Amino acid sequence: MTMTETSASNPADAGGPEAAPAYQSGFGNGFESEALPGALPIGRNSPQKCAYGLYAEQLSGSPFTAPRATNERSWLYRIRPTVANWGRFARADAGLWRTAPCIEVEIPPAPMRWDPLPIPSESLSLIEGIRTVTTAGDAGTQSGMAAHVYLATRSMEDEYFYNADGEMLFVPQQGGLRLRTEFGVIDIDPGEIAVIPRGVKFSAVLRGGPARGYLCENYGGALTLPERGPIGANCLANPRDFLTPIAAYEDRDIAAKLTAKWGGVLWVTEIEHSPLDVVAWHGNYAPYKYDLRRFSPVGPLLFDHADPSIFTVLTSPSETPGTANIDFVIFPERWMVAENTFRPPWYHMNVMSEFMGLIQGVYDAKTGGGFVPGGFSLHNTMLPHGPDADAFEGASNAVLKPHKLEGTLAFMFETRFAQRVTAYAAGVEQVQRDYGAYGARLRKHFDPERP
Ligand SMILES: O=C(O)Cc1cc(O)ccc1O
Ligand SMILES: [Fe+2]
Repeated sequence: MTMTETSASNPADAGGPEAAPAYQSGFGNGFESEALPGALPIGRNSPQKCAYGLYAEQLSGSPFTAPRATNERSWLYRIRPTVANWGRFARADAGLWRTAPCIEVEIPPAPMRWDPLPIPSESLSLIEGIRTVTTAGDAGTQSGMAAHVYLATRSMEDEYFYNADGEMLFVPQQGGLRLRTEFGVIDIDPGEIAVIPRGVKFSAVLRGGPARGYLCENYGGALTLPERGPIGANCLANPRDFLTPIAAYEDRDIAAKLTAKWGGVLWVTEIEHSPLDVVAWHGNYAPYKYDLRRFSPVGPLLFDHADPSIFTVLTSPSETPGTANIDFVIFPERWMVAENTFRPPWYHMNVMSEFMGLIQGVYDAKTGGGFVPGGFSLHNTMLPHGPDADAFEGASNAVLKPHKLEGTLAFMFETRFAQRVTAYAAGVEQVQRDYGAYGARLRKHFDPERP
């Protein structure tokens, strides 16, 4: 492998692999960044000749004609246009990665839960280590999602990937990742998330040990910030806390592999250059990260338990207003103060389906054990669920002083579509076969003599 034309002003070269990357702040801004001075054309997108002999390339995340609020595109000034790095693709092994529609098994309607998938000793890159738990909707019609767990034991080396089927929301649970993207470098650790838009090429490096986490593959509308309504201009996830990388390029003539996920299939081709060769870029279609601990929760200050939509970090809208393709919701540390209230989630059945994971701590609806960090659960469309017997007894009898839920972080991928469990997830050893019966442990308390 040879490294040519390194430049002190190119952040890809600066400070070695462990130096923290630099970012630009904001959500969906018109960002701009150049790793070499003057690489970005001023006042135009496509000059007759670009500075430094670069090629101009537009990457569109929305149709050209999308309304301004949802129009997403970036201009990339790169050493070679993407099409120059385009060999003949051969079908690659998709491993345990599945794409909707995917109906592999029929499962009786019941809540499902899994223990954490152990990180295996075998060599797995982030892409090889993706295990699909559920799929929903139809990737071909750009609607729905898949919920995956990733298990990575090695860095990608001269291997690059992009996903034409959807954008990728990474939710690390163990181990840090460095995502080297066409737009620059993003580091994430547990407690943070990263979003790689559809079509953006990247490579993933482990930052200290094996990594495990959750991945939401969003086939639908790009994740965006939810409306705040009467909450006003502040709280929940604030735009300034979203961080987008600065331009960092690789000028490497190497024998490398580019894998593309397209139409539910993994395709691979040999390329002779790093595709992360973008020297400058501008636009509003770019990867970003967010620290979930910066989420400012808003909730009931006097009584009752509000709908979990108050904890929406990001939403992927569908064509139907208020009916999300996906809501990414978190259950962070927060004060519980409601008086005369059963404070954990209520018992419910929901038209939206709910995939949940736990990054750390205990989730207040499941205090009886069994939902542990790294584990996950599925409460599908119109399936009944709620607190386990332990959580019910505890919360029904607790002295309702202000109480802080500490050291906890759970999340939910909630979608309008029913989620189909893969054959892998249905059969894996970690599926909790008795979970569907947890409700049977809720005792009868009814006494007509005692109002
Ligand atoms: O089922 C769950 O645990 C998620 C959830 C939490 C909540 O506070 C209200 C509704 C809901 O679905
Ligand atoms: Fe729920």
